[in-house]
Amino acid sequence: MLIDANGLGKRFQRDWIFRGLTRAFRPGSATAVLGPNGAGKSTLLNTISGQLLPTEGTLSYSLAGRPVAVEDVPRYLAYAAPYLELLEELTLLELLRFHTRFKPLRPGCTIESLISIMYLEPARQRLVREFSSGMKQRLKLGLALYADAPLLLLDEPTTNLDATGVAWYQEHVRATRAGRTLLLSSNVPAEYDFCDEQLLVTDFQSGPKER
Ligand SMILES: Nc1ncnc2c1ncn2[C@@H]1O[C@H](COP(=O)(O)OP(=O)(O)OP(=O)(O)O)[C@@H](O)[C@H]1O
Repeated sequence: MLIDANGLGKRFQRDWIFRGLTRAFRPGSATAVLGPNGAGKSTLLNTISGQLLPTEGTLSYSLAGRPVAVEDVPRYLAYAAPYLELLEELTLLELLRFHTRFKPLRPGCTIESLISIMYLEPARQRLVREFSSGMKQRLKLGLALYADAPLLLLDEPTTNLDATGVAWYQEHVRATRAGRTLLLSSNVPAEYDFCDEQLLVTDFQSGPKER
């Protein structure tokens, strides 16, 4: 998906979080959205996903040359973030069956192969509520990485992952990024070292912000 941001700005109450952002995010590109805590990385991802309205400027989306309306962006979006909750009252198998009804997996990937990719075979019939935080994070990432979605947004993707989990993420994000538009918010170089572009949110902030 091609995303064109033009003069994009977001303000909460009196505080501008970012302003004057003009940039194209192209299919096949991976952009690391960087900045210190509270800089506005998640706010930018939420704005680009269409979940937050920009205060000023425009965002336009297109897929294979055809415009996509902002209200249709969720159909093409896979998003993993610490603040996006899983349906914890379901078992893993129930959750995957439910989720993939409206967010299908990539061609060639099945629920069974995804369970195996996520190393969650022993947890197939367990309630997601009982998963460890690292298991939940592998599940969130697996659902996003292996979704059949041309726009992939990852917010702090290695949250709660141990060293093995980080290596797992690095392998699978590389295996699934081809052709997609990927934006990734991070403070951790191991999360974004494969990205070909960087966007420093603080480059789009003018005066001091009140917090
Ligand atoms: N819904 C909201 N209403 C008001 N202010 C908000 C809202 N959401 C975020 N903010 C403020 O916007 C600023 C940017 O927050 P954001 O979560 O985007 O930063 P971040 O760079 O992702 O931070 P972190 O690295 O800590 O996750 C913060 O000052 C935050 O308090």
